Amino acid sequence: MISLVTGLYSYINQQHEYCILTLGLAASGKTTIIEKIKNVYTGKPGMDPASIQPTIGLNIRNINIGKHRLKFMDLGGDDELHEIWKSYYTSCHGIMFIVDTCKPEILTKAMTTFENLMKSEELDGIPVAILGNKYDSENSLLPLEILKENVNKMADIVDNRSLHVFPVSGYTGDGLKYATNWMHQRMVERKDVKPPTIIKS
Ligand SMILES: Nc1nc2c(ncn2[C@@H]2O[C@H](COP(=O)(O)OP(=O)(O)OP(=O)(O)O)[C@@H](O)[C@H]2O)c(=O)[nH]1
Ligand SMILES: [Mg+2]
Repeated sequence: MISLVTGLYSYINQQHEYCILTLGLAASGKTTIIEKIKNVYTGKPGMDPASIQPTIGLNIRNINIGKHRLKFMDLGGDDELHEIWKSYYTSCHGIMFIVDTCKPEILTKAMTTFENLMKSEELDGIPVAILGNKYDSENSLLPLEILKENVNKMADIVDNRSLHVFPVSGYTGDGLKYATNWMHQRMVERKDVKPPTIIKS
């Protein structure tokens, strides 16, 4: 009887953890976005964007939504760090790929990086949210339609996965809840293919 109660207790308290890998070129705004997402969901202030340094290792931020935990893994976007990204492919349930809309001159590089990412077998079928960032800025020179056109050119590589392009701002938080909710829903829909990690408390 005691073991039944204990089992029920741990079942009720268990959480399902989904891991979102946050990738993109250096200075596209990954860390700023994750800090803002945390703020949007918890109400707690994130790091001041002015104090955020380029990421060298790995930042992890967890957000609880009901019985689910979204684990954001934020990696550095510097070219030399792209090799490290691969170590996290097998454990992730979704990808947020950030594009800097203030730098249209590096869109081709961003898209090539994205294309290479999509060719990785470990990421087959994984839902992808492409976040066009910095739409708050007057220097944002990459219209959403152009970003979408560039993504659509890769239809054959992207294949039959769930993919959506979102306009966002890591400063104001615009679009971030919408994008995160979309990702959450897609990962849960896919739980039979890629099950969440069960965390017992
Ligand atoms: N205007 C504007 N600037 C932003 C926004 N998000 C980030 N930035 C700025 O962009 C720069 C890079 O931001 P980070 O969050 O460090 O970028 P990152 O992608 O994590 O960079 P790495 O860790 O080097 O890969 C900083 O100066 C940020 O303040 C945004 O939404 N709007
Ligand atoms: Mg960073």
